[in-house]
Amino acid sequence: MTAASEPLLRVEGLQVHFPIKRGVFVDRTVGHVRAVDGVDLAIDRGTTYGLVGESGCGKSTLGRAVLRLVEPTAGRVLFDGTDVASLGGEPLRHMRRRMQMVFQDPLGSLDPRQDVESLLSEPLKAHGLGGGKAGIATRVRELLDAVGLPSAALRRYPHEFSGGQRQRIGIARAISLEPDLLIADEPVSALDVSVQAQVVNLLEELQQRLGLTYLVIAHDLAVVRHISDVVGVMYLGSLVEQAPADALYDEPLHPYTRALMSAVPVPDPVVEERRERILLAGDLPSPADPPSGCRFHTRCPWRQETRCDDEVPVLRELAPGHSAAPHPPRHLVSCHWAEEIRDGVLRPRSADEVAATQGVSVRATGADGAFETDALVQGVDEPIERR
Ligand SMILES: Nc1ncnc2c1ncn2[C@@H]1O[C@H](COP(=O)(O)OP(=O)(O)OP(=O)(O)O)[C@@H](O)[C@H]1O
Repeated sequence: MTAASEPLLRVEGLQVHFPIKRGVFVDRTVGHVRAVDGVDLAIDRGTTYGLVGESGCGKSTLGRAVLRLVEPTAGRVLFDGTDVASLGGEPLRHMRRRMQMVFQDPLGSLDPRQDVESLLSEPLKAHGLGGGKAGIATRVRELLDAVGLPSAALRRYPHEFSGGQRQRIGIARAISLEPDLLIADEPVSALDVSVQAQVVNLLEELQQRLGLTYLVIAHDLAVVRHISDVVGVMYLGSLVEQAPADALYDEPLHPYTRALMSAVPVPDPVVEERRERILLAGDLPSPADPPSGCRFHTRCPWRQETRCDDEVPVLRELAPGHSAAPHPPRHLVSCHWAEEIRDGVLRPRSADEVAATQGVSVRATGADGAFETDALVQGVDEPIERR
């Protein structure tokens, strides 16, 4: 495999466990939150990997571990072929320049006391880029232009902008050091629906123009489908399904993915009328004490005793049924019964039945309700075209 065809980012067996401390005088570790618990993924250059899942399933922690903002407990992050953990000092600084983050809330990530000129020139100065005062001023204007803001914005402060404009400033800052990889953590979820599409379009335009690679973390399935080449679905720290975006949305294989998809309203009223909702029983279990076997078994309508309770399913391709590497992107799923569910051989139990066996109540899909109201799909203001 040539260097160019090698994925820009490879994550191998990544685990991030946070210690749970107790004690007044002596810190005792009484357990661990398994925020990320064995994730493999790869992102090709110039493509977008969308990571979806309920709040608390470990998406942000994974993004932070890639940037080495948190130290992995186990596993490797290979960026452009280099193990990120092996770097220190100047090489680490250089690598960090090549990976940048776009945050959900630009107001929280932009210093309110700095005007836009200073916000955009600061990273250039810190890295000795831009070639002196005049060079930096030119580069700052180019950055503003690239994100569609007028040069009049230079003297203004973050609070003087709308949410969408602030996100444009955040994006300008993220691309200022000419990175290769952008990790965008919920980049549009804090924005009005009417401006979400504009920011998504800007990200796509910049990707094409600058050859950027994206890891987009989001709970909005319409945004993820629109922007992603490959989508990974996370549940309790692990990937339960991964596939090229169209394949995943056309035929979700994992019961959890099916439940997430079934919660998205369809714009066609006739289809919407017939849409079958898969309700899940109970809340997301604690990542400090995840269920045995398949982690989804406590909520799964297709659970089969006792295999699902005892045996951890591997992320695999459907028949011939062997485990597979995550690259090149294929449709992978971690469910013992994916073929039987796909072929309708196994019938789902109702959420009430699942709840009765677990002694819990029935919840709408997406514990935070995030998957229930998807205004973009409903076509409000500026709908994102579905592929
Ligand atoms: N620094 C930390 N110390 C202890 N636990 C943490 C820390 N950061 C995250 N967690 C826990 O790890 C789990 C995964 O959190 P994470 O923020 O990665 O999930 P997420 O899917 O991104 O959710 P959200 O969309 O709400 O941010 C959660 O249970 C969270 O409480």
